[in-house]
Amino acid sequence: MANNRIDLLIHNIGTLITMQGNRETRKGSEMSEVAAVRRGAVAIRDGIIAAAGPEDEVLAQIGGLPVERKHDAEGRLVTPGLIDPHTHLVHGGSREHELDLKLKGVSYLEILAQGGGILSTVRSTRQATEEELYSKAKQSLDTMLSLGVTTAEAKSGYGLTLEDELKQLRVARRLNQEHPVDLVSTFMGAHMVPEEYKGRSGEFVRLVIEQMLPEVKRQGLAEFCDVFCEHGVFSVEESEQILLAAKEMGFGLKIHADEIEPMGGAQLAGKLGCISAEHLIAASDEGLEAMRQAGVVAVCLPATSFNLRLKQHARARRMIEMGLAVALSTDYNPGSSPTESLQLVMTLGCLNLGMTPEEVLTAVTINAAHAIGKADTVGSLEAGKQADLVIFKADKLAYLPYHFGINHVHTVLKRGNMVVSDGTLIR
Ligand SMILES: N=CN[C@@H](CCC(=O)O)C(=O)O
Ligand SMILES: [Zn+2]
Repeated sequence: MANNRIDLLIHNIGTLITMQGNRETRKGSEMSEVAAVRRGAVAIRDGIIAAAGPEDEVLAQIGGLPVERKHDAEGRLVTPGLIDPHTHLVHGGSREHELDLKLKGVSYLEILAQGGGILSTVRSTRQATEEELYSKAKQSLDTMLSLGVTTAEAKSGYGLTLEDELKQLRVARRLNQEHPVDLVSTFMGAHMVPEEYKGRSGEFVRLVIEQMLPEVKRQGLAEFCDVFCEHGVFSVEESEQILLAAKEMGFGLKIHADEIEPMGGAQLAGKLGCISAEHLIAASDEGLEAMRQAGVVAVCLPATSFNLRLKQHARARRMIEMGLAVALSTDYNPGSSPTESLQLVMTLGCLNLGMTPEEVLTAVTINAAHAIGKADTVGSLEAGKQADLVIFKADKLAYLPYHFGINHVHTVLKRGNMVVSDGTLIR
């Protein structure tokens, strides 16, 4: 070891899941390889992992270096910090009034066509001040952190004017600076055609391409661009136009694809080389094959299909059999998925998508990190990466998805700092 001390040694870990190994996305059967060790330890210096693995090996690696602080994990389960790669974190208002409509059988797209759904959140977001958006999103981010999430993606897309989109993105930037959770920003001006452009989607697409994308780029407010490619929202052609323009400006690409109707969004993701495609509930085998060939991460959102009461769920088993890399996410938003709980998503990944606990953990750690372009710094516990980890009140991985609807988190470390202790956020 080159440096002369260890700041923190987490020892007496019952099961340590490191996700060490493959530096690429975990595809197909590799999703079961989680690199679990019994009686592990993690040594941390300057917020970075110095060593992680079996306790005796870690102690041998750190040799006689002075250890400033030790933390006894008391035999608990430790995993990399969870990563939520798809959220609509910053928004105004809530939509509990839609529950009644939903119970009466009105579908998500029908509510949207009637001017509700996303459009109702657009109205609330436009009305909200930046400060109001900040404090609401901060509360959600606190909830995510207390549930074990240490990195998340956050999309705009409820402003739909240049100023309101910038307002959402500025809130995400400020949260990234001030909150322990790292945020990766995505511009999603093409989330919906706003009411004032009804029937003039071509003009709105031009506004997104000619004014919004360049300004977001100029201000450095987002790394990725996303489009909602769906019946009654943006067509495959419009989505391609927007994403191609974004690619030319240097944005990474994401797409909400084949969520409800099989539109060919997955094929488009493959064709354009998107970093990820999201939802995919109705994606065809051809679409999935195009994604596989282009190395697009499939981000499945089982809380959304659950909450929309869909009969169909994303075909994660098929994706894994085909050799795709699958990630899981909350899709946290006020309409289709009003939950911050990635732990609930892990349960739904098992029960509704048929994934194993190992596949599910891969999907919310290393593959989720790849889906947002951050796998070089987070997503696994290995020397050189950020010391982001969760100590769970459990001793086996399967216990997390099995005992559902509660928070299993005991302790969270972010860049080596304890940010949740005994289940409580440290302020
Ligand atoms: N499907 C499009 N966008 C979000 C839902 C947004 C909303 O309903 O407010 C999603 O990913 O599910
Ligand atoms: Zn979404």
